[in-house]
Amino acid sequence: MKMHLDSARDVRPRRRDLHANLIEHAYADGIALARALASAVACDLRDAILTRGIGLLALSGGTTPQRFLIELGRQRLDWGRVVVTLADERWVKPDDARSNARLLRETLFAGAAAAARFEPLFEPAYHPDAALPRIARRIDALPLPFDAVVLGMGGDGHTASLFPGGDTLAQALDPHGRQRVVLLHAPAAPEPRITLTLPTLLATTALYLHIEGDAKRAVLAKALDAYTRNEDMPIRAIVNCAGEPLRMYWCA
Ligand SMILES: O=C(O)[C@H](O)[C@@H](O)[C@H](O)[C@H](O)COP(=O)(O)O
Repeated sequence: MKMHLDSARDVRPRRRDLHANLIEHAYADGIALARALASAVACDLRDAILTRGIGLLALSGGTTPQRFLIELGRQRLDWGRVVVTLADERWVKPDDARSNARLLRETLFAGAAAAARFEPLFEPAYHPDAALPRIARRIDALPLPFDAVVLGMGGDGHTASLFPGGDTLAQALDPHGRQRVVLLHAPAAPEPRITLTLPTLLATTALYLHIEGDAKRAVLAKALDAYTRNEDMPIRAIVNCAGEPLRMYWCA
């Protein structure tokens, strides 16, 4: 029985107000949240390494996770037995300021966690279409399920790069879809995106959502409203289709 001891500063008990399939862990501030989430994910990875010899992790990019990724990199575990990939990637070069791979390189992989194997969602190619089959082959070879997936959420209710209006969103949200990764273009995404699909993101032992601020919590509440459709706010599909309750880590 895995016990994740939340930080002593977990100011409120775990709540299910937003949705029966979502357990909310609220923290006083971003650093308490980052440390608690890093501790929980590290616990998942240690358990996995003990039980199956490998820890398989998918992480999100953006601005919110920076502190969490630094704290995760400080966790003591056998990083040489961990494989990390991304929930999604912007189609930019790995040294571009918008690259999620660069974010992980500058935070998570800045110390001992550099021993982990990283499977990027970017490969050099003139067009992402040309690179997608090579990327898909690498992601298809990962020994799912993940041991932890950590998602973020945008102000429009997207998660990973499952954006409203995405040209391949229907394919990516198909719970019975066979593709683990798709190329997606969307009006709100400044560049083409490579994203894991819904069934792939849900193929995990532990599923986390890391959001910060009242505004994001209000967006999530709207997404979980009965009259919202999955394609309008894709985070809804994650909460509704997850087999295990989604563990939401949040601070005001
Ligand atoms: O590549 C990305 O941008 C992320 O994977 C994306 O899904 C992110 O989680 C949300 O866009 C929230 O981003 P912020 O944390 O910057 O608000």
